[in-house]
Amino acid sequence: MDKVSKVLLQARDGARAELHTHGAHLCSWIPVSGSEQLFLSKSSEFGPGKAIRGGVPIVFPQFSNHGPLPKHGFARNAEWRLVSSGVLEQGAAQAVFELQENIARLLVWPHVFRAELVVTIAEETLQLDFSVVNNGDTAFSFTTALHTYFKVDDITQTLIHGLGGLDYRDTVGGSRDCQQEEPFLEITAETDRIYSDITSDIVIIQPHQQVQIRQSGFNDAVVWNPGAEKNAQISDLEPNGYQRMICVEAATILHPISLAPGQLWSGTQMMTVHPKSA
Ligand SMILES: O=P(O)(O)OC[C@H]1O[C@H](O)[C@H](O)[C@@H](O)[C@@H]1O
Repeated sequence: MDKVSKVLLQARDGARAELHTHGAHLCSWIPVSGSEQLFLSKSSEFGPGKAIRGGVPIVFPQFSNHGPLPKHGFARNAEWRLVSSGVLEQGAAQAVFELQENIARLLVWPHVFRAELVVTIAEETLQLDFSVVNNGDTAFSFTTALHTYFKVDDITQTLIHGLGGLDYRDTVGGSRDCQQEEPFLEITAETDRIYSDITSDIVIIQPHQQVQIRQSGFNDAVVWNPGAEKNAQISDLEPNGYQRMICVEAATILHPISLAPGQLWSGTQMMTVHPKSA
């Protein structure tokens, strides 16, 4: 059986990443400047049917409970096929994974599709390209997210820039028509927001570095931090993990994507670390 479970990437310049074929799940990304950028819960479970807590879960074909499928769809719990992995001509490292329908998936989501995730790393940048093709003969629609867990040293010393002036849906309070007035978002309690119409970069600012996040193809962005109380209720999230993580997710939720037979959709989330020079 050709079953690979872990995929290690190393670019010519030394940037590194680690993925699992389970979920095509990126668990670790260490750019050339040398420090881990993704949060991975020490209490995470790794196994069939489980979603890994941290890294980059792929949410497809349903975001959260916005529909009849299990929460966040089936892609994060599925075994993906590794199509290729290695170093490209210019020195970047890249892995390509694919997921298609099978009998179990057709029973919950009766559509013929091919989803592809391309993970590329070089220097200080990670690029995630996610695409979906409708290979069937009827249209379907879906919602999706690259649910990236960024590692932070201390959430109280972290600011998020790039969301000022945007409308958002507040999942914690249940309110649909909110607007963020302040230019910088501070995480001081449980936060779970769906921002719409993302056109500028989102930047995670810490004293020692900034991470610039650029998305295209995805219309929305989710910012999630469970806070102390919710953290304690999530069994696979390590104690006080919320202090060391922030999810900034490239997503399309509020206006689902519809694909006619033969049609393709693609979206990208690209992250670049800017270490603070001394
Ligand atoms: O616990 P999970 O199923 O992995 O979901 C984790 C989180 O994902 C997203 O960020 C949603 O906006 C949150 O409402 C949800 O709690």
